[in-house]
Amino acid sequence: MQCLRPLARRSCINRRPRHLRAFASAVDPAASHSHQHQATSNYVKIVEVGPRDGLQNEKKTIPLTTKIELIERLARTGLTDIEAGSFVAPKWVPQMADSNEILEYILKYPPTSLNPIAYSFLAPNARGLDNALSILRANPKSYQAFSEQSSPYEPDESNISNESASDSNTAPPFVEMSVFAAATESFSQKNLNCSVDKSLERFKDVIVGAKAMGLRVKAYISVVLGCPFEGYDVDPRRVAEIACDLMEMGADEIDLGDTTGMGTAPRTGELLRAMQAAGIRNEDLTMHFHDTYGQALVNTAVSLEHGIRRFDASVGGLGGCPYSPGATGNVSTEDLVYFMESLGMETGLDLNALSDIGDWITKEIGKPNSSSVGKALLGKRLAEDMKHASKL
Ligand SMILES: CC(C)(COP(=O)([O-])OP(=O)([O-])OC[C@H]1O[C@@H](n2cnc3c(N)ncnc32)[C@H](O)[C@@H]1OP(=O)([O-])[O-])[C@@H](O)C(=O)NCCC(=O)NCCSC(=O)C[C@@](C)(O)CC(=O)[O-]
Repeated sequence: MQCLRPLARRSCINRRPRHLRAFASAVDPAASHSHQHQATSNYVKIVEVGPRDGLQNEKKTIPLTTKIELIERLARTGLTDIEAGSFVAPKWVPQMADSNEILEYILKYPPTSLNPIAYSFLAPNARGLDNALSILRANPKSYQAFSEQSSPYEPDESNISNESASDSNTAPPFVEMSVFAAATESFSQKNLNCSVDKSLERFKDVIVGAKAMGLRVKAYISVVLGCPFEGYDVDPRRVAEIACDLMEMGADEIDLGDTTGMGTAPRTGELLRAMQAAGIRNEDLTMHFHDTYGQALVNTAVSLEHGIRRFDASVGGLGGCPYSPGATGNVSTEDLVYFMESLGMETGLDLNALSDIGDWITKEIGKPNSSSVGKALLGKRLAEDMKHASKL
């Protein structure tokens, strides 16, 4: 099936193509952790989903102040996209019940950042969108509407700040809404209490309503590479069909969720080819890998080779999904940044700062730090400090 694009949708056709010329030019990741680097066309956008996907599954209530501190710390690492909360039913996901306060806080006290940041929030239905919009309406000048000129969304090196850390961004934040469909009926029933078709009907209202307010909309599709209830055989053509439906409703981006981490390299390739065959462009795609089976970076490499330049990750490898038993967190932001930099790709992110944040937040919520790179860098720094101290 071909994806019929609404005429009104902005087109990326005129934008400069991004080519993966990176695998050739390996760099020392440790040398490029600072924000002060030269921009190149090897830019990869990393979207931090820790404050939402990373925390939503925690059983113990995490104080609002901790969630806000996490967002504020992340905002200072060079990120341009942070998923900050979720306007879902609190009885379904209690941990996200304070998302209204998080959005209010971000609007009233925009976190200090080097770049303009887009903060995204999930909304499963019109009720969730209305809750978010009522906060935006009460704070009309405190966020930016989406426009091609002013947005930080496209993977583009011009979004990487070359400023020094003291020159912080003063523009108001962008706000973005996300809907989340499923690739299988069983997961849709568990996650949204309705069929895939019914969920798409509801998302249409969310997408149209959000866009009427000038908000950009991302559309997740979960369990694209394996469902906890239906197994490995998720039909990539069905995923592509749902993606086309969502884009035709006006979604600006499709985020393919390997919710269970069951994805493998060959099936990731097959999925991306199915998306391509359906007319979905790489520029419209984000990959969202959970690392339950340790395949997230392998699948990331396959996606990079296919031409994808936008990836989700969570600091410290936080996360899981309440409706995907056994699923562990997203690929950690630290591991993803290190991996990208080892391939010569630019992320614009401060890996040392991210490693500190991963260490801090996992301690705060009493979870082990799941980032191999984060732990390695912290260990290396500790060893260097001890060596230095012994010389004094
Ligand atoms: C969709 C519903 C609401 C349907 O849930 P439902 O129970 O069928 O809905 P309902 O319309 O019958 O409402 C039930 C109650 O919830 C209230 N309600 C209804 N909607 C809202 C709302 N938006 N905000 C606040 N309250 C709401 C509503 O008012 C009512 O309250 P009551 O009268 O019982 O007191 C529910 O199933 C839900 O909230 N599901 C969300 C589940 C979720 O958040 N899952 C995790 C996010 S998805 C994910 O993590 C995957 C992803 C994105 O990361 C990608 C990947 O890894 O694959």
